[in-house]
Amino acid sequence: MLPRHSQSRPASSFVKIVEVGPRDGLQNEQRPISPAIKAELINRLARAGMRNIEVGSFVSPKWVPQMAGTSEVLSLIEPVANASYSVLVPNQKGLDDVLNLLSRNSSPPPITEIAVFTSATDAFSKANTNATVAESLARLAPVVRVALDAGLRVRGYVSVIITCPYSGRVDPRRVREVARELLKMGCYEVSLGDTTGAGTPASVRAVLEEVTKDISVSQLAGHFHDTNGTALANIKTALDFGLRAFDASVGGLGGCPYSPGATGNVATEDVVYALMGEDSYGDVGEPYSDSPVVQGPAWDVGPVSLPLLADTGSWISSVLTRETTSRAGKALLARKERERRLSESAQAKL
Ligand SMILES: CC(C)(COP(=O)([O-])OP(=O)([O-])OC[C@H]1O[C@@H](n2cnc3c(N)ncnc32)[C@H](O)[C@@H]1OP(=O)([O-])[O-])[C@@H](O)C(=O)NCCC(=O)NCCSC(=O)C[C@@](C)(O)CC(=O)[O-]
Repeated sequence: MLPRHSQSRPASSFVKIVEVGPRDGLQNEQRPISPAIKAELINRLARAGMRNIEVGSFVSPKWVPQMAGTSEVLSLIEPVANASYSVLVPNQKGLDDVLNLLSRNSSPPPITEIAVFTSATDAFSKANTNATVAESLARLAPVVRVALDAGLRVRGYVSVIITCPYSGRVDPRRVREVARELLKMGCYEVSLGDTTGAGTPASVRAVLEEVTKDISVSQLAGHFHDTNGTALANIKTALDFGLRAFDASVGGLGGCPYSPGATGNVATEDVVYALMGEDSYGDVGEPYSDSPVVQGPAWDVGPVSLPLLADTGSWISSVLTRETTSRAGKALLARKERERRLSESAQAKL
């Protein structure tokens, strides 16, 4: 059955969601997580319909020990058609490791894209990569060139677009300058990272007003951590601005090791629900008849199944011995449980 609003959607309503849970979501976990669990997470996300997944990083294991087994994770991925799998790379060594794996004759990993990252402040850049912003840009330029020559797509990140945990409030002009440098190098898109999750609709609007002075919204993505519960409001602000790409992390996993106190990314399930409403429930029950929902046309987020995503968020959270922080995930699982009980009691009455 077609989702209720699919026929009335304008063609421009597609919103790309980049699932960053396996990388951004897990990199800060203190206990080692096995490559098999990480690969299982990635495979479940792909089966749930996520078509852009950042699966790990080739960074120094001394800096981020949790990402050390990424090459083994890659060997366990069961690639899904039309899915793009990417990895984070900080320098030439990281790219060389990726290219070595890709040049293998037997079963090269399904990587089609890398992501490079820098920051809007020197203080954060030094803490995260042992280099100032200028040094990191100089380091990344040849990396991007070699990756593009090898046929990989390259995405860029600018961290701390609102507030830096080390140097405070960030000047939006700096965000624009750094994003422009990444695009000049050849990144097809720059993801603007509210690393600390300090952003509000007003501060996000201020950054976007500045950044879009000379960068097209089609080259920008939003990456909002949900530390203060404002991530969805920030996504709405960015959507109104014309951005159509957002990063999210299943179950709301994550946090950056160099942004103390910041919580995970906005939960993927919450973004899917916010963009699609009850259309995203699929076969999990009919809309509540006592609350007629008046909806405008939903956004198109691709072939995503919210029920499968919610199961995935709940599964990985239980592996990490915690609860999912996704509100939509919890609500949907509660709804499923209610449907199950109703059907059991209906069966019992027969
Ligand atoms: C950039 C470096 C490497 C500089 O770190 P460094 O210590 O200056 O590097 P180095 O070149 O001096 O090398 C030191 C050691 O690391 C090794 N090394 C060097 N490079 C690699 C590599 N690629 N892979 C594996 N090993 C590597 C290298 O071989 C050497 O090993 P040793 O000789 O001592 O045994 C380091 O600072 C680093 O890896 N930083 C990454 C930190 C990180 O991953 N942070 C989290 C991701 S960013 C983020 O989460 C924000 C984002 C993207 O989500 C958006 C947002 O929310 O804002």
